[in-house]
Amino acid sequence: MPESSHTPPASVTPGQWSFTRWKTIGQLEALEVHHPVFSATVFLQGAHLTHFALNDDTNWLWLSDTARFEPGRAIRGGIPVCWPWFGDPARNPPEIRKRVHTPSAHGFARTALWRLEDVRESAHEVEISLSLNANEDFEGQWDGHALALITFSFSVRGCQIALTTTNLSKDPLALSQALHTYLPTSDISRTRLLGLGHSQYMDTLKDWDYFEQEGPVYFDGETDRIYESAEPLTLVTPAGKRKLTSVGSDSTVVWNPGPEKALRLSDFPGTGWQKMVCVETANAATDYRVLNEGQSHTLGVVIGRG
Ligand SMILES: O=P(O)(O)OC[C@H]1O[C@H](O)[C@H](O)[C@@H](O)[C@@H]1O
Repeated sequence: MPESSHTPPASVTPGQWSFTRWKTIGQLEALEVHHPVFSATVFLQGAHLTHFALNDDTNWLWLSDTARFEPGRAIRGGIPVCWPWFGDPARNPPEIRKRVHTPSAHGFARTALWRLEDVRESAHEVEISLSLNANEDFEGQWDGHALALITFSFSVRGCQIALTTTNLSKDPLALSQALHTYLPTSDISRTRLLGLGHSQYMDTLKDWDYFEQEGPVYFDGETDRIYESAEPLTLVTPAGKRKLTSVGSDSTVVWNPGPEKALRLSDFPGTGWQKMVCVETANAATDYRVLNEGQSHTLGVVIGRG
């Protein structure tokens, strides 16, 4: 594992923070933000956001009741960062597959310790940046050298996440990735996702064949699809609407495990599938990206009120 610091750099000593503080949750270090208008929790492991809420509201993100906060274990819920590959390595294009030396899904970023780069606070906004230097420390899992920098911006408008990857090696770097957002609902059968009408999708549960979406996406059991779309999306649940707007992405993964897969998932309650859906801002399937030496790409999402 790479060396990563639990202590903030001098420029961001805790004394300078008004709204942000360190907290140990389970066995992991996190930054908790308690701003007069909003609150948020970001773990150093995985640069994992598990909580964002305006102060008159509940968590905008779904977090499993049985989530475990342990080194090397992905947290179930919130927004796992899938990087530098998305999903099963075997389902990635050859340029990505040839770099990966593990069957593990979704890359190593979600279980790696990120480094805190900056905390910026103002009366209206809190910004937290973390980085992961994916160098030879990860060579057992992956060949490459890249820097990931993620910035969370929290405000009354919602939360904005920008994940920038820079290729630090001489060779072209192919990567797939996702901001794997878990969103809550009180009832998945009364939940729909708008904005994907007329787009093509690959249904991973139907031999990865292509289909065309007609109208909203409804959920009536296991759903696992990669949509070829970059349109803004609105999730409508019995409690209200949430809007997701992406940048640097031409693919969206929509996932709900349904009742059977729910029982096989780690840290996932048996009935949890009725209360969540993942809408993942991605560079997945044919939307993978190739970066030349020194080149950067930013994948981002803004999550706001509908
Ligand atoms: O259990 P995990 O490795 O966190 O993966 C959870 C899910 O992530 C994605 O959404 C994939 O499309 C699913 O096939 C997978 O089951």
